[in-house]
Amino acid sequence: MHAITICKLSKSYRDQRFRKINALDQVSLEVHEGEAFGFVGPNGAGKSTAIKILTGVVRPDGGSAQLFGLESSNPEARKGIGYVPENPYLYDYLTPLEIVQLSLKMHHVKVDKPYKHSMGWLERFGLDAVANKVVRKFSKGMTQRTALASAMAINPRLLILDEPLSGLDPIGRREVVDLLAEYSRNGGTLFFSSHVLYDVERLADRFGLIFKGTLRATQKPSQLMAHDNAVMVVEYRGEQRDGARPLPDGVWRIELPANQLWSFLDSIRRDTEHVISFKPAGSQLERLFYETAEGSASGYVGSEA
Ligand SMILES: Nc1ncnc2c1ncn2[C@@H]1O[C@H](COP(=O)(O)OP(=O)(O)OP(=O)(O)O)[C@@H](O)[C@H]1O
Repeated sequence: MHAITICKLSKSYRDQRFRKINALDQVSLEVHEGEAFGFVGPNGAGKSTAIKILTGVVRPDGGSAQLFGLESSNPEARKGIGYVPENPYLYDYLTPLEIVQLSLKMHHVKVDKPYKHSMGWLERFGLDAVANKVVRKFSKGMTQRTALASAMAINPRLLILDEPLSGLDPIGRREVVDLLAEYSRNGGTLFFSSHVLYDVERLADRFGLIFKGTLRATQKPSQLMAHDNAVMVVEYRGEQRDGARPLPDGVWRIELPANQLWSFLDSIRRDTEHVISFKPAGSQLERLFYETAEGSASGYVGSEA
C-alpha cells in the first residue's frame, strides 16, 4: 500500500479581485512506504495547499488525497501521522514537555515511560534545558524544534512537514536533517516541502517539482545526475590537463560533462595522480528548478520512467 496517493488533485482560490488562482491543477503522485519524498517549488507553487489537503485542513475542489488508503478528510486516516505546518502554532502557555506529552495523548500513543520518552525527544532537538519553560517567548527556530519533537515523539508511520527547516540556523538545519535522515533510515515515511534545494537533495529519495499548481517532474536526485547536462567538478593533484585551472598547493580543478567523469578518473589513476574530490557543479536540482520556472526546458523536465 502507498503511504500517500494523490490523484488529479485540484484546488483553486479567488484573489482579492475575484480572479481564479489554480493553487493545484490535476496533481497526481504516490509516495511509497519507507520513502522520503521532497516536494519542491517556489513560493506560491501550491506546496502548502497540497499539504493542507493531505492533513485535512483544506478540502480539494476535485480529485482525491489518500493516506494509507483512506481519504485524508477522514480523521482515522490522520491517526499516527506527524504533521508540522509551515508556521506551527503552539499554545503559548504550554511548555515543550507538555506539548510533547499532549501529542502522545492526542495520537493515543502508549509508551512505557512517557516522561523519559518525551524528555529523550526534547534532548535530541536540543530543548532539554528549556523543557519546562513556556513557549511564548521562543524564537522561530525553537518553536520549530518543539513542533518537530512533538511530531516525531509519536513514532509516526508518516511524517508530513511543510518547510521543516525554515527558521533554523545552519547548525540547527544540519541537526534536524540528521534526525530526519535517521528517521528515514529506520524505515519512516517522510513527505516534506521545501524551496531549499540543497536540503531536498540531502534528504529525499525522490522529489516532485511543482510550479504554478502543476507537477512538472518527479525524479530521483540521482536521475538528475545522469542527465546529459550534468557537469562535474574534479579536483586533483598532478599534471595540468586540458581545461584544468590551478588552485593553491599543486591542485588542479577541472569541469567536465558527467558522462566523461569515469574515464577522466581512470586516466588520473593510470597516471598515479590523486583525486582530491569530485562533485556536481552547482546543484542539478537547482538547474531544473530554474529551467522550469523560466519555462525553457520542456525537453528536459520529465517524469521518471
Ligand atoms: N486561503 C487562500 N486564499 C487565496 N489564495 C490562496 C490561499 N492559500 C493559498 N493561496 C494562493 O494559492 C497559491 C498556492 O499557495 P501555496 O501556499 O499552496 O504555495 P506554496 O508553494 O506553499 O508557497 P510558499 O512556499 O510561499 O508557502 C498561491 O498563489 C497563493 O497565493
